[in-house]
Amino acid sequence: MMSFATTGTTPIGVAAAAAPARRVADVIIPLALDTAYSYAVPAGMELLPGAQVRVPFGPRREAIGVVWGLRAGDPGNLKQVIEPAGGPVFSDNLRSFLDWVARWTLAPRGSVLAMALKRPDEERGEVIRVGIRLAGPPPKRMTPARSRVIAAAEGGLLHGKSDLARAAGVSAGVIDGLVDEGTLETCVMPPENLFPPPDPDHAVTQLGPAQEAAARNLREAVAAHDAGAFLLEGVTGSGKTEVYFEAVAETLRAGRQSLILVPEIALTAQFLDRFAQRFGVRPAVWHSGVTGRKREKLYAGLASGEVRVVAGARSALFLPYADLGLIVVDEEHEAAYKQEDGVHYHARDMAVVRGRIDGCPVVLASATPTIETRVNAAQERYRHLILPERYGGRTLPAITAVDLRGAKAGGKSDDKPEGDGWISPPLAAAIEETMARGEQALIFLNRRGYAPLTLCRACGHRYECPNCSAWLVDHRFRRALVCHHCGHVARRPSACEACGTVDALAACGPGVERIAEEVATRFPGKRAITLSSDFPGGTERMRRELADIAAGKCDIVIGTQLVAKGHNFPGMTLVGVIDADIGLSSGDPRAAERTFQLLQQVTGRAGRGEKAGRALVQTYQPEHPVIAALISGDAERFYAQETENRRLAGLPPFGRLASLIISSRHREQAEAHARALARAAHAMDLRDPRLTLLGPAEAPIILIRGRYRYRLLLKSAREFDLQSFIRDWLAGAPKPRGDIRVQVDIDPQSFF
Ligand SMILES: Nc1ncnc2c1ncn2[C@@H]1O[C@H](COP(=O)(O)OP(=O)(O)OP(=O)(O)O)[C@@H](O)[C@H]1O
Ligand SMILES: [Zn+2]
Repeated sequence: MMSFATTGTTPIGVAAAAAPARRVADVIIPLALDTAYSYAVPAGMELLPGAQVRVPFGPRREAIGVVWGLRAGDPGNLKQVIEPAGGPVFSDNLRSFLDWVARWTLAPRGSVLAMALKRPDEERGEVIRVGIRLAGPPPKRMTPARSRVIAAAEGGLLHGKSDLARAAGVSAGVIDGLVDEGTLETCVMPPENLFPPPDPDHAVTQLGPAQEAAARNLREAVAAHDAGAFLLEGVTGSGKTEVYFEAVAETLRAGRQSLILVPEIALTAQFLDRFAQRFGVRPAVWHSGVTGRKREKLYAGLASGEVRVVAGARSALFLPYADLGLIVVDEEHEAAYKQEDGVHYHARDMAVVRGRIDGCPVVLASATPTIETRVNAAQERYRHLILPERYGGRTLPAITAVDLRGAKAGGKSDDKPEGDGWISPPLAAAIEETMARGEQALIFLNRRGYAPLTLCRACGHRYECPNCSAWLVDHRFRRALVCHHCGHVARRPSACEACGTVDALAACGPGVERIAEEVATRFPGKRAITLSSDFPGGTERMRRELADIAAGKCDIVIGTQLVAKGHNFPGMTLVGVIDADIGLSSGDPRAAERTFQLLQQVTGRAGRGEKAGRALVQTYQPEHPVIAALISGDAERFYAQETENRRLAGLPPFGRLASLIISSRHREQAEAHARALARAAHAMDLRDPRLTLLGPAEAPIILIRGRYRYRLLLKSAREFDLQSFIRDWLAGAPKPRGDIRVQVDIDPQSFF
């Protein structure tokens, strides 16, 4: 349609003062469109490249877009920009970055822009915050709840109403009652200071020698505006956080902004508190749930430079920073960094790109880096900083395998769990010992719900999701059978839906809820917490429970993978893994690596405090390279072998992958379109030896949410320009019709 420049465009009206300047704005609209649309800029309208503008769009519609470029030119009969639309200006850097992401992911630029352009809700005016304070004598009728509120309100300070209710563990109604009685009174609170500045010298940590060496490298890179990437690798508990905090401190001293990406921002209260201990205040927090006024204030604070540090989920990469000086990607191996809907991007890789564009260092921190990142470090594309030991001379947990095979299969039969339990005798004994010492144990099983399969003992019927090719998972706490792919919920029936037999349904296999049941009967009187993302109470409840665990308020924790994510539980000395083999046999090329990372992380929760820890890993495959590496502690050998396998197979990072998922409500249509695409590709230069097309094949889970799915996989040499090939291919291939969707995923991380 037109050409445009993304960087270095200048407001042309400034120089051309003599003749009335005729300017054209090329505007991107945050819809699934790649093109920039041209509009005439009315004489006298002040406009900068990157400004948000209201423009006419389509018949009788208006849209808000971003000026991608401004140029002198004949507006001809172009429609005019209606007005500037306020909000942050998208800097040259941010626009370049969005262009880069669009080119890389093959997503339309408008879709990428939509991730960055979230308009604050159209509400105006300052919200008045109501505060509560003690004002009068105690109420005539005292209840435990009331006395908790009064105790929490003591000291004459002003409290937010909901904060006070939470602190006292009561409902807002209890507070209202006390206001009615005159014990408490309401008053208007001053506006909240949302972004107090972190102080780099608030509580400086004395680093150990290895930490200090790593921190020095990072400080220097920050000071030099060095746009390189670092892999900060150190075993669990080695103190990586303290090291990159020093880089944050240096960035603060330089007056620039820092972004810390974390995989699960909703659960990182502990992280935020640690930040506050070091810097005096918590950082600004970003995730998609930050909406309305908070979002508006954050945007404004970022643009003005007032917000100095953001801790956020992957989408924080797209915020309008004024002067980004550092990006940290904590737990860089986490799968949560890959967005798997809409624009398919990997936040870790895009962070490295953003660092290059903004001229700032990018720190990738992990105890279990991905093979991609390790190879980048080995080939010196990234600098490698290593913390070889746990901080303060603490030791890594001793890990042993519990062989679940019977004696006949070469195992020791007495290690098998008894009856219909899942906790083996050695693990049960270890839990007893841990309890006897007053320490904490974690029992890990990476499976939500009570049982992954429900079948009828009378007729063999298995309960399947009506919308997906997947079994329904028994969730006893919710009294329901649930599909983990689409969320379909069915009541747990008493009679089989196929043969009608009553009370013949059997739960097969364990989930965390079932382990929780077993723990309750085996270890009565012990305080147990089960952590699972699907429990009622949501993140609020999980946050509270994670804090309780860290404070030692429970004996046994039963949890899914979310307990493995970077938590620091000082009293935990035992980790038991119920089924270490889950995930090993999936068809995913990263199955072994991922399982190793997860097990290394979860066992790494043991022994982080004063006392040494240990881990017991239940498995049917004690000789599997993943389990063997875990037990021997020889991660290097495992990584070397796994890296070599990837190299031989031409898999990432030695080769490149892209997948296309073709889906439709009609199976034949999805399949036919996938075949048509494959034919179109074969008609191109598939003779190029550097490129292979696999498929079409039915996806391993062929039906999800009522859509049938077929897959094509492109595999190429590393230097091959896959994106250009796909762009040309799809441009020349038949267009999807009807409800057919084609989703391109560059460097796919999931293969189901
Ligand atoms: N220099 C230091 N001085 C005092 N305490 C420290 C220091 N470095 C680390 N620690 C403490 O050691 C523990 C582990 O540190 P940290 O959580 O930073 O490790 P990590 O490498 O990020 O671990 P993981 O990868 O398992 O999340 C924490 O309790 C931390 O406060
Ligand atoms: Zn389903």
